[in-house]
Amino acid sequence: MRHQQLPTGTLDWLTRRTSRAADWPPRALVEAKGGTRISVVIPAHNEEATIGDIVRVIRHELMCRLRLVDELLVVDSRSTDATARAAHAAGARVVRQDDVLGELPPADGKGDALWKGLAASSGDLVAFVDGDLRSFPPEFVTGLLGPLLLDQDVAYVKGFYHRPLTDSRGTVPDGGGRVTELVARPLINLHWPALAGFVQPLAGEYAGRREVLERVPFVTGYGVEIGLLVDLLHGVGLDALAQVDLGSREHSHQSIPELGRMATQILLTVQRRLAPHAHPLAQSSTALAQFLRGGSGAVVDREVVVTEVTVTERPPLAAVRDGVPTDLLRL
Ligand SMILES: O=c1ccn([C@@H]2O[C@H](COP(=O)(O)OP(=O)(O)O[C@H]3O[C@H](CO)[C@@H](O)[C@H](O)[C@H]3O)[C@@H](O)[C@H]2O)c(=O)[nH]1
Ligand SMILES: O=C(O)[C@H](O)COP(=O)(O)O
Repeated sequence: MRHQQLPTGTLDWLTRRTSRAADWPPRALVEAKGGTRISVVIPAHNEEATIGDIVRVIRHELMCRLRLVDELLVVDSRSTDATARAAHAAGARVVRQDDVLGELPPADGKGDALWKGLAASSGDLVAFVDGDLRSFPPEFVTGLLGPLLLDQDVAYVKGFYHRPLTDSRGTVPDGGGRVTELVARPLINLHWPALAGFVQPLAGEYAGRREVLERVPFVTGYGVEIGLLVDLLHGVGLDALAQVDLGSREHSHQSIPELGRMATQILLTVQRRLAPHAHPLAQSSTALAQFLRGGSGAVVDREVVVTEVTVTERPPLAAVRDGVPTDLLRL
């Protein structure tokens, strides 16, 4: 393995299109908003413990006080707990995933909930945030809206953050995002290196222009984030994509088997975009960009480590040792 720099194009994009939530003061956003209508959509499956607080923060800070957000929609994704009641009591409009476009055959999962949320909302800009976040600051929404309101060339903004992993043994500061680090990031670096500058490619917090979001497919399950990134790279180009540092994010963690299923959905989403015909912007790359805590912070507040990951293969030992022709070897 050899350490090298980020590719020039990725570094240029990172420099141009990375900002911090604090770079977008709420007053500037309200001024820039004009007649732009803004929706926040939250997909929620059994999130009664957290959904109320998230809705309250958005409602009080961003709807009532600032008048930045016009619509707050919670998509109840087949919850069996009091999610819908808690969201409604806190001031959100609540729709049931299966009631929206109910004439269509039902589909499962988070991506379907987001797509239904897009269908049931009306804002020109739509921000999605997860419903399982703890300590939800309004900057999670204002940060995402900043680049869209103040730069007409930006079509889609992804959040990023530090991701602590908390379990019964305590907290590992950057232990979270396991599927991101072990599955999504390697795939992105291998097949779409133009996207390698995204610090959190699977972040559930992102915002986009409706006219763009309505023109891309939504994978119905957990493949939705990687599918959107890849399809938007093709559809609007890298320079229309941006990312914003939202600080730190704490959420409820899924078990390893659940994450295995999530990972499989992500792999399938990618596989479909690579085959049978290669995606027009797919490239072959063996460089992996990772973002670690620390570093100079000159461009992004992380240490960027780029590693060349090469895999070479020895021929079957029998072919070398015994001279057996390799085409006769069967496992
Ligand atoms: O069938 C479902 C499953 C989940 N959710 C909601 O979607 C959000 C994120 O789901 P969660 O299970 O908490 O995902 P994470 O384990 O946090 O997964 C991360 O990685 C996923 C894959 O990219 C992203 O979809 C997530 O947003 C991102 O937080 C939460 O509000 C869920 O309630 C639904 O609405 N319907
Ligand atoms: O985004 C991810 O990688 C998965 O949601 C797993 O996150 P976690 O490791 O923080 O649970």
